[in-house]
Amino acid sequence: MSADKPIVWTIAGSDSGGGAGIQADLATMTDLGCHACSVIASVTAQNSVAVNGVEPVSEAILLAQLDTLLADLPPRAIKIGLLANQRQIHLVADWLLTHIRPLRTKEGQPIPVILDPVMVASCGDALAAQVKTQGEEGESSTQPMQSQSKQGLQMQVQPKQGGLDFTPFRGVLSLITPNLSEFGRLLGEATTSRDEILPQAKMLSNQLACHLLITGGDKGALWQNEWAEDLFVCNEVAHTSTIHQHRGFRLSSERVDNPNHHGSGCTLSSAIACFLAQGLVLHDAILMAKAYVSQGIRFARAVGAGAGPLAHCGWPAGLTSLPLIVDAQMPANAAQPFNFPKLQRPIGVYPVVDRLETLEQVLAAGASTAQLRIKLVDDGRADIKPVGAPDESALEALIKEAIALGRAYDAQVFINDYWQLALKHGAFGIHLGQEDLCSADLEAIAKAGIALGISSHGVFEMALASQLNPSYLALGHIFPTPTKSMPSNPQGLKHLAHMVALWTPNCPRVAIGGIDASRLGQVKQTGVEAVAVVRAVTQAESPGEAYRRLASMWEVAHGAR
Ligand SMILES: Cc1ncc(COP(=O)(O)OP(=O)(O)O)c(N)n1
Ligand SMILES: Cc1nc(C(=O)O)sc1CCOP(=O)(O)O
Ligand SMILES: [Mg+2]
Repeated sequence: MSADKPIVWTIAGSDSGGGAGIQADLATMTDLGCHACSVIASVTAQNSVAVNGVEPVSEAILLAQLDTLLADLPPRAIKIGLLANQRQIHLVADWLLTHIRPLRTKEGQPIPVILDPVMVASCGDALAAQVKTQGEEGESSTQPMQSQSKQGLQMQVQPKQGGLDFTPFRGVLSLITPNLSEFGRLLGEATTSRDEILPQAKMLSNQLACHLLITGGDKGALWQNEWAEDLFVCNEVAHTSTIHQHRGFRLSSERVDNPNHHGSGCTLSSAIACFLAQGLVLHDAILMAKAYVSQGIRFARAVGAGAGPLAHCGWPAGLTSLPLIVDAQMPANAAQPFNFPKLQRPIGVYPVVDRLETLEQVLAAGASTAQLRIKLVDDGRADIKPVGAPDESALEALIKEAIALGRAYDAQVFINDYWQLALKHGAFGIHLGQEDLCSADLEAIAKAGIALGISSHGVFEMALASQLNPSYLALGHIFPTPTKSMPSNPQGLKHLAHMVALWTPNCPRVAIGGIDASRLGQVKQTGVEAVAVVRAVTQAESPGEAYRRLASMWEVAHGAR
């Protein structure tokens, strides 16, 4: 196996029409740089307009596929799609609980398992047994089903009354991705209003002990119009900022107007599995997978008489917008349209320092932009060495002085964290982390005409931060760094390049974390507009000299082609 091609499994049904199911999963996984393995649970006789038969494979061959793959091609992530009946659900769930739940990735994490609870094809025909359509007794899964047209099909399944029950998967699932109508079926009741979905979603997420993404792509409710709204409920997501680990979000995206979207649910869930396999955190994997599906629908073409399959165009790039992300407790239009000042000069190399003396040295060496980042820990170097409570007046004096230095050198000096003091003394700019955003008075900062820089760790936080129209977006941490203890994993150059290519905000992006002279060139090649450095300047014998050297290296390094 090639080290950079993680193995991803799909356990699903074959779509003879080539648009959904196993075929969509394999195309997605290969397209996203994974090695795709398939466990075929059923064979469907399907084209773009109808499902004319579904036949589950035997228990023996279902288990043999799983055992055989595990012996040689262990998964880095698993996607589960169509399981044809309750018996298959029990078999696969038991097998995963026994064989996959004990496994860990090399980073010590459980193997992500994504369940897309498919029951009905996009043409409206039932795929799974026991999923009843109007006027149908809903049975023998081994018999070819009667073809049904889309019109007039009304699902009546109630899990506790003969519908599919996915609770056997409890304990092995990471994420379940029903669309709105599947969500209703899982609950055994029709989804009612937009507001009632959040408590219902939390309930299902608790029942199955996994994160939940309800997709709104199927226009299954009144509030799903030209914007498709997904609901993401999570609990304890590893390696993301603590503030986002236990939350619900609504993700709204402009609907791509193309009737050719066959297999979009399969593609979304397999893309999430691939992005997780490539080391993205769940929030980022979901956002990237949504971008992949939007791109796929945008370029999809009809093949037969019905809806055509999604196009597979590689890692998403060149998007014109990112989904609007809103806390699920807030009204849909809660994101505040602030307008922080644009920077007057390019950032280039951005020294982040903890002493006034160093600040003055880098400004004197020509830095256009610098940051005073005081952390009240006694590391023996900082200007303030607190014993017990922070010394408020010393802190205020330092911040005042830093602002004055910025003015004296006509530089863009940002104050980290202490936004009240920065506001009080008229700083050029303030830098805030994702956690700080909840407590800071952004309206007052914007009104005062103070520039704002915001930290982000991954695509999800980048999208969230960009909604505030900041003056710059920091993308961290790119490489391991001892300077700060981080909940997130390093992004690495590859993910940085993907993030930069995904979409261009209307402010500069600054890469931070573990960057020094030896890495400057590679970072610039990703296309990011600027770099921030702490140790590369603060630990140099001459911070001014170190800044000058980095700045001239940055100047001559090649950017993205
Ligand atoms: C340019 C830049 N990027 C990121 C940070 C980190 O800010 P934050 O997340 O608030 O963490 P602390 O710096 O407060 O530890 C930054 N300061 N500057
Ligand atoms: C302060 C800070 N913020 C980060 C982020 O990712 O938000 S990484 C970081 C430390 C960067 O230090 P160095 O250049 O010494 O590696
Ligand atoms: Mg901070």
